[in-house]
Amino acid sequence: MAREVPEREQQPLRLEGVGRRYGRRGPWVLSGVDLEVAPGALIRIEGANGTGKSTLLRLLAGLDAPTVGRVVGRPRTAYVPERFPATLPFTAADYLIHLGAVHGLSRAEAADAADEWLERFGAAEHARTPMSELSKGSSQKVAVAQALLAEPELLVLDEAWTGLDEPARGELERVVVERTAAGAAVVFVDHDPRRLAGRPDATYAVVEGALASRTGTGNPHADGPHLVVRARGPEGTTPPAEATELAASVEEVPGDAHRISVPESRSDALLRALLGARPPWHVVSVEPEPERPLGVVPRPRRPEPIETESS
Ligand SMILES: Nc1ncnc2c1ncn2[C@@H]1O[C@H](COP(=O)(O)OP(=O)(O)OP(=O)(O)O)[C@@H](O)[C@H]1O
Repeated sequence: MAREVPEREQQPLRLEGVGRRYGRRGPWVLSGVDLEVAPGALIRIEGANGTGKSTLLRLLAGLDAPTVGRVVGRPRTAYVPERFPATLPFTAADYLIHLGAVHGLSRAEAADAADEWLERFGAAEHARTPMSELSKGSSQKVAVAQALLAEPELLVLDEAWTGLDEPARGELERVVVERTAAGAAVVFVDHDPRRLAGRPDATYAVVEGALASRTGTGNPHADGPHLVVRARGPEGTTPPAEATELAASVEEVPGDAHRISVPESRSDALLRALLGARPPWHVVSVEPEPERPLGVVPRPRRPEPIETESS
């Protein structure tokens, strides 16, 4: 299925000095963002809730325009949002055929591609189901299929795995690997640090409106900026297993709290594990780890409020 992206078509997409704010007086969600997305690159975007990841992805997908700065080069682009509008007056197959035609496929080619992608994602039996009657997961499979129909040169996935069942999640990871091997670029956001672990060519975090380059070692225990959490539990106990699994290192400081180093991307989950332990751990402080300098250093974060679920 993976079509090679011909050499002559390959264009990097570049964001140059891009800033975005909503409304004339709204706060800057992104500012001074420079990013190049080269053909064949797999790029992961991380960041806490509400930092601007979706805003960045919509700019990359061409669905939104920067307030300042510019976007240069526009490969054939497809986008999968986390929430797909499922109220369209079409069956799944008709919707995909219609979109295939928009992307320049003949009706027969679009019908074949629709069948193939629905089949690959385990949704073939829903081809004749009206979109409005699809479950969230099946609707998400159609969202993924619509993005893959025309074999995009740039695929932008904003938590596209959300709602997919396990086989479809695995299939989407395989498709990403196939597309990048064929020369297409893929940029994705996903809250699960294991998603495509070890595969991204680059990982960036949106921190205070800027894009911080992370080292992208592929090792989820080594990736990105780290925070130091100092936490104290009942005398003689070690931190709960859920917390130590998320940590890069755990050190007992005699007469003091435990010192836990954790990648920032997993710090909320770690704090939840500590505060949710029975009995709960007392979080003394949360600070950037000084020996891991960053392009952008996040401000020290207070342990509360804690997000209770990812968006
Ligand atoms: N269309 C919009 N109008 C006004 N404000 C918006 C709009 N879209 C996003 N924002 C604001 O921009 C900020 C960044 O939102 P965005 O959805 O890009 O963050 P995110 O990192 O993707 O968040 P999450 O991890 O929760 O999905 C938030 O404060 C959000 O309220």
